[in-house]
Amino acid sequence: MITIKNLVKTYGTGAKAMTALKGIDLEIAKGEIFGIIGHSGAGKSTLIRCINMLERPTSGDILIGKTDMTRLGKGQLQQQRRRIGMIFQHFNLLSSATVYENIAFPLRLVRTPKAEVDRKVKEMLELVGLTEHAKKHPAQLSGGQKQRVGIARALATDPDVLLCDEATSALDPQTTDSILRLLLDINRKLGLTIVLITHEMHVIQSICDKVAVIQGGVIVEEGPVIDVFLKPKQPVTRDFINRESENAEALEEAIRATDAASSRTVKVTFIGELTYQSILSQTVKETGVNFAILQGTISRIKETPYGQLVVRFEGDTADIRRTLERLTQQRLEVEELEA
Ligand SMILES: Nc1ncnc2c1ncn2[C@@H]1O[C@H](COP(=O)(O)OP(=O)(O)OP(=O)(O)O)[C@@H](O)[C@H]1O
Repeated sequence: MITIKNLVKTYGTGAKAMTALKGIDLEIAKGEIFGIIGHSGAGKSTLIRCINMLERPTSGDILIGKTDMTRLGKGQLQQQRRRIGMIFQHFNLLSSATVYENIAFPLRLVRTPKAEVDRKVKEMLELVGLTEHAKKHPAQLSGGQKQRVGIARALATDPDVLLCDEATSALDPQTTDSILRLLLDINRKLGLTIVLITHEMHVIQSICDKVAVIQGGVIVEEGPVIDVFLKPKQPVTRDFINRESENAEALEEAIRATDAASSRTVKVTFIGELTYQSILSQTVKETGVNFAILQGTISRIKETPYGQLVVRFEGDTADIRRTLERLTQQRLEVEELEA
């Protein structure tokens, strides 16, 4: 659906030149929710704005389907942009217009007949749950409702792709979750491809299928969220994940206190239906080792449940080895942690 090839973006020239994107390659499939995460200044906004040419790339290609956006003239570009909706952190609504008029705006721009505008706006109001609020102005709405207007406006022209530029960063956690649920719902109902940028791992974990981690204008890690989240390779990715789990320091201390002669500390990961099975207790019953749980999480990545326990096994060395082998045989992921 979207193919980004060797994308480079340099702002300014000469001594003031600043290269924000240093050769980005990405492949985003139709119907996928694709998240791009990075710290401030990593290049997220530049990247998402290059997808619809709000920012002109310095070099490289951006294909939406088979159309290379970088090679279009002004008229063609305007037409192609209708295939791409966008929502923003600060909503960017017209404050003097009603909710209805805000949603109608992109349709009026392309001279849609009045009856069709009315039909489409009502459909969009219903989709985002704002039918009752059609006559209000943005100032009379909560942040979450404003973003719903933003989503309705972005989808009014039936785009194939929705770009979300930090769409939940200005919202409280509860409202964030309701907007994320709405995006997921729309993705399913309409088969819409969604590309979002964020600095919050929670957003990625809740709704994305794939994630790319950007640092210094380079994609440093990429893949299905479940893989990247449970087995992060890069320090920056670990940093995003650990920030969500506040116990990282306490855990390090517990691992340091482990007596290496009679125990081993491992991270055990259960994915999918294994999460709710009693594999650990059955295994230690068979092998006769003791264990202490140093840290534990049971959560979901999109719809997939997972559990991650840091466990210290204590006992005879051979018995502990046997325990770890058995856990691996039962499809648990076992990673040894060292002090
Ligand atoms: N119009 C511009 N002119 C010059 N430099 C720019 C411009 N826009 C962005 N930059 C620089 O490009 C780099 C990437 O910025 P960008 O806004 O894409 O990062 P970001 O990851 O979205 O950060 P944030 O989360 O803070 O918005 C930064 O160093 C920034 O200062």
